[in-house]
Amino acid sequence: DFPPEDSDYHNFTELTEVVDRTVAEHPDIATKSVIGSSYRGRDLMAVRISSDVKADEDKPEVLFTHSQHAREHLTVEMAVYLLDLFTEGYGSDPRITGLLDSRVIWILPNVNPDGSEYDIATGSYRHWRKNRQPNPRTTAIGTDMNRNWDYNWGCCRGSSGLPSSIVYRGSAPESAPEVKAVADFVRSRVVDGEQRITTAIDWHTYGELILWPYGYTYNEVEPGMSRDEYDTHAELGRLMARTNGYTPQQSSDLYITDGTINDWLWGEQRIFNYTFEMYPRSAAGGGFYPPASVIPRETARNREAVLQFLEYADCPQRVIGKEA
Ligand SMILES: NS(=O)(=O)N[C@@H](CCC(=O)O)C(=O)O
Ligand SMILES: [Zn+2]
Repeated sequence: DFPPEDSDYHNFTELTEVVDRTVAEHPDIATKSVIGSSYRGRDLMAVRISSDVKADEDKPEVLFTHSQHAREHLTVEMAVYLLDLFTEGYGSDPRITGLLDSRVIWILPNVNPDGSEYDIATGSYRHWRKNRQPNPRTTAIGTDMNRNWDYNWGCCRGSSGLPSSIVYRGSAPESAPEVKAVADFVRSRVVDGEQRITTAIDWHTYGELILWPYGYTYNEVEPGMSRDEYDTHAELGRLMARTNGYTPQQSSDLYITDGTINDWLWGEQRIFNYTFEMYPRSAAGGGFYPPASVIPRETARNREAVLQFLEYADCPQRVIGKEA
């Protein structure tokens, strides 16, 4: 479990309890499904929040994924914050009510539960990043989920082929069961040939950044990314950054990555999407393990960015004055 001074962080059992309680208390707008299992058999949960809890009307859908990287525990607290924001806001906050009436929100609060639990299993942090899937012919454990997505996988020296590396891309795209389960879930949202999910945020720590694709290249315009599509990503990223003080930039401005969720969500699924690197800005702020005392401030810090993001979900290009 977390060290005593960090007990406000949710371990996987506590997260599951929060999800189950939230859904039980708001059956009119929230449902939970299990979209797969981690390597060691933990549930990969998806919470659907919308006012049309029964029907499956053709509304824009927004995806939030959390905790691809095990040690980035503040991202699970961000999921807990969003669950509360939306369920408590419906019916009391007109802005949130309007969003839940016109959109579907999916929150996947922990897509790497084995890694998260391994990181805290001894009561002191292990700085673990990957999943806990063994690799053949070596004792080195784990795949970096955020290098295992099936778009330009391993293309560009943005990952490693060495199982011992913390950026090990896996043996093949989607070789990580957790990545395959989430990718299958996203593909399942293609209804009558149309991907219902229009926008997504993948939550990470740290660095206080808002990142958009592509990560595999320094180029802005590439096959599959037109000038308008790039400008839409950049302008919406800058808009959100003005609300939370994060630094907006293309993923590759940080460093070249390949096989990331960002590149796959856009390159394969045409979903406008971002990586949010949360607090702190630097190691001095606590690195991957900021004190639990920052949780309320650093989750609420993203409230306005998330609400504006949801407001553009029906037509992200509106942010550059264009229709789709
Ligand atoms: N959260 S993190 O691992 O420090 N940074 C992310 C950045 C993701 C990206 O550049 O798309 C990563 O390297 O996967
Ligand atoms: Zn990360």
